Amino acid sequence: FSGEPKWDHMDLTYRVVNYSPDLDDASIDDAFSRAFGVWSGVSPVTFTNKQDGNVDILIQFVSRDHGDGSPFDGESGVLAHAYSPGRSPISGDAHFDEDELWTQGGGNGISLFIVAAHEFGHSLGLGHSSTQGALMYPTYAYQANLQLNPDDVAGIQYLY
Ligand SMILES: COc1ccc(S(=O)(=O)[C@H](CC(=O)O)C(F)F)cc1
Ligand SMILES: [Zn+2]
Repeated sequence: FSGEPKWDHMDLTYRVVNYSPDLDDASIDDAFSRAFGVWSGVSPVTFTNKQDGNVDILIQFVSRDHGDGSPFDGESGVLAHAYSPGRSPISGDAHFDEDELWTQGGGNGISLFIVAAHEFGHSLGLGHSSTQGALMYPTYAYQANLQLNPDDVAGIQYLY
């Protein structure tokens, strides 16, 4: 992202606006919490779930046109998207395509944890990596035990 937008505070807050019927709410909360943990584990950034008031990162499951000028495309294709840091209301927000089958990994469907970890990289200001196998590489690939690539770590530590 041009201009390397980053947050001007490290204690970030988030809220899950709605839940997918594909998984139970607790599993969804857990997937997001672990996805945030991927980044907080290698940077000074913290993430706190906040049920009311303004938050930095709003998380939604939406399909097709959902009011941000970037409609989703049905099953497969674009799986999710997230907005880089900034002062606008949509900055940092992450949208997940409800037309995907969100799973806890393995089998068919898309791992919510892996996609969320990638999207939250964007929410923090990371762009895409050219390193195959990096979490921030532009294409989805399931891995049973998510390992950040040195390029991912270099990227987040460069920003924060
Ligand atoms: C590893 O995590 C992801 C990889 C690819 C995607 S994506 O195929 O939905 C990608 C969106 C993105 O890079 O966030 C595409 F441009 F649509 C989402 C998460
Ligand atoms: Zn991406």
